[in-house]
Amino acid sequence: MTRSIVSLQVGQCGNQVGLKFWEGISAEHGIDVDGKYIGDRPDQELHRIGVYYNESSSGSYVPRAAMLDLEPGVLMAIKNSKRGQLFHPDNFAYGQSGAGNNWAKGHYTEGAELVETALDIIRREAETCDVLQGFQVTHSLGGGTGSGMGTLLVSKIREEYPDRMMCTYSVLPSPKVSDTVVEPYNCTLSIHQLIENADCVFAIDNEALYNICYNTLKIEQPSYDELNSLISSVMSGITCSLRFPGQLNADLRKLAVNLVPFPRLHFFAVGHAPLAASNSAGYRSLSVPELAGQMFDRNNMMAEIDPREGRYLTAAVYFRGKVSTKEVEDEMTLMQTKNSAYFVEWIPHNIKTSVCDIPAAGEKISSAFIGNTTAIEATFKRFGNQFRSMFRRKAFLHWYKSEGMDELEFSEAESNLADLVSEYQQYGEATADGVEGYEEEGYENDHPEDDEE
Ligand SMILES: Nc1nc2c(ncn2[C@@H]2O[C@H](COP(=O)(O)OP(=O)(O)OP(=O)(O)O)[C@@H](O)[C@H]2O)c(=O)[nH]1
Ligand SMILES: [Mg+2]
Repeated sequence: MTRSIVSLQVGQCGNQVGLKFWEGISAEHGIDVDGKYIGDRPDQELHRIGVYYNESSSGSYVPRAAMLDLEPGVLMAIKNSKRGQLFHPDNFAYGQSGAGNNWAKGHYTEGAELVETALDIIRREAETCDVLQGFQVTHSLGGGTGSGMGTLLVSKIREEYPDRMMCTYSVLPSPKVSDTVVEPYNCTLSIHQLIENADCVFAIDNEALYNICYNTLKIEQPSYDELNSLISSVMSGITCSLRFPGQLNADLRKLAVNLVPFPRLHFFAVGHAPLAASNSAGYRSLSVPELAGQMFDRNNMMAEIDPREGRYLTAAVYFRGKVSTKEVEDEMTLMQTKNSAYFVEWIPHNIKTSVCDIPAAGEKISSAFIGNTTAIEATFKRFGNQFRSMFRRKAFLHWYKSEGMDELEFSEAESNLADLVSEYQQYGEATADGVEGYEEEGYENDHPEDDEE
């Protein structure tokens, strides 16, 4: 029985990233540009193909994806691309005018008009699943559509499928990549929604992607295509245990259960090793310790944070290719022992490791990383500060008010984000003895020595 995922891509970034994701995983599953299977290891490649694809009556594999935008441009480009035939033509839905970088248009006006059409596509896809495990969304948080309408969809889906998992790949804005002034507003309003309505948010920061391209890959002026190749490689790595036979984190719920110790703290930093520019990977061979070292290096993370400024609550690592499970486990134990100061000691065994034999395209061995680190608060602080400096003067607010938004929602978003920052800080500083400022309700004291203070 396949537990399937319905995928949604919303707005320009969401659709461009989504397309790269489908390119990447189609290559790994032996699916060609028209959806035909051309692989040579069906036992591996097709065994769990139903997680992400529907099989059509003609035997081709169709991504279980909804392509949504408030303007036609990017969706037309996908339809006219060489993969245009891969996607179901009925699963494209678009408006005409765009949300013009205005979250309120995406969430309350233009987006609300398209949302029923979008939900119809999603329901239709959900109904074809034997068992639906959940949803994945790709979108940016800086624009109007992916952020505003994307989070509207997330909340509508939560209402309709309250017991299914909701994971988002959310691209955070950076002035190095885009110069839209209202991005801190859109981003903060979105995070406010994602705190409440998502189970797992993979926070992918354009600032970090830009720095990886510039510093590590030596790309002077990174294009979206190059940034998106990085995202696609990490998405492949993270989802490989959902898509191929294996054991650990084999569905979204297990992934969330292992990674999320507190319901609001579900924003993850992700990384991939080795890093490679698009199409230039070639076949390299690295060792497990090299990959592990790279993966935990701050310069490899797709979040602009220094993990040493916080602590890992939990982490998951995925190795791919011909590696020995024993070597991987030993390496991770060593890594955790050496860096024990950066892992909270009150969650024992907080790194989950998994190995998938099927290598990533273009790599003999590779690895992907998900970290639930309290250091992510730096990212939220960055947006909080940018938000505050404009909101204090009520700059640009009229654009949102003219779509019917109330200032109160801005204040609520601001304080929800500030609360999130302080929760991360508190857990980052918490010791096994107790959490500063937290009541330990219902705590069964089976460690009498903890009681001494
Ligand atoms: N990594 C990455 N970032 C992107 C891409 N396209 C846009 N962005 C970023 O996304 C933000 C803008 O959001 P878009 O996705 O273009 O906006 P949208 O969702 O289409 O919404 P509107 O166009 O405002 O209606 C900015 O921060 C951009 O830097 C992309 O393909 N890759
Ligand atoms: Mg757009």
